[in-house]
Amino acid sequence: MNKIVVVYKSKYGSTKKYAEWIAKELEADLFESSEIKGEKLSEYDSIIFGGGLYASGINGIGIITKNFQDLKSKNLIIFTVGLAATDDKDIFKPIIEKNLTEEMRKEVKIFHLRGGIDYSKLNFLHKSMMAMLKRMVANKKPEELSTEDKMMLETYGEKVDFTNIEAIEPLVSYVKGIN
Ligand SMILES: Cc1cc2nc3c(=O)[nH]c(=O)nc-3n(C[C@H](O)[C@H](O)[C@H](O)COP(=O)(O)O)c2cc1C
Repeated sequence: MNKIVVVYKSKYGSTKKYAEWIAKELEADLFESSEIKGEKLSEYDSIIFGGGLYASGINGIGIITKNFQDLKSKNLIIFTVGLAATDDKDIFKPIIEKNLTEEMRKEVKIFHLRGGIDYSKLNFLHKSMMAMLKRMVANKKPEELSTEDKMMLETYGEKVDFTNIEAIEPLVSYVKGIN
């Protein structure tokens, strides 16, 4: 039987929640990224990695990029979890280019899931980053605001949660289809 593993890195819990839902649905092993070494990943046929988006970076993606040469013959699936709406695929093009090499982009299947934010729980660094981002966005002309900018302004200082178990379906179907 094919072996599937879900590895995740989550700061405030959204990615963890998705990783748990996905692992349960696929009867896969589940690890927080610090609990598993790159070499151990080679024991699996399908490797699913999930990381939250922070200033367009995929949190924890290093475990895949560093071990990519040993893992590229596997089924590699990455899911990102961010605040941005996932229906606008253009938002994710620069994120993919920033986080994955050209070779990786060819080998990896990517999904985007929507997380949430609770400003009262953010650490000092993240609170400062969001305050800085808000100041930058607030200085833009209304017609220059992107969907992401508007989203950030609307939710600034609030608690929002877009996590939704139904959103895992495309990823789960894809993995079931290849296993
Ligand atoms: C400092 C900071 C930067 C963020 N940058 C982005 C971003 O670039 N794109 C995005 O869609 N969401 C962004 N977010 C929202 C997070 O991706 C979102 O809160 C996600 O649910 C985090 O997942 P986690 O709690 O599992 O780490 C950011 C949040 C913080 C606090």
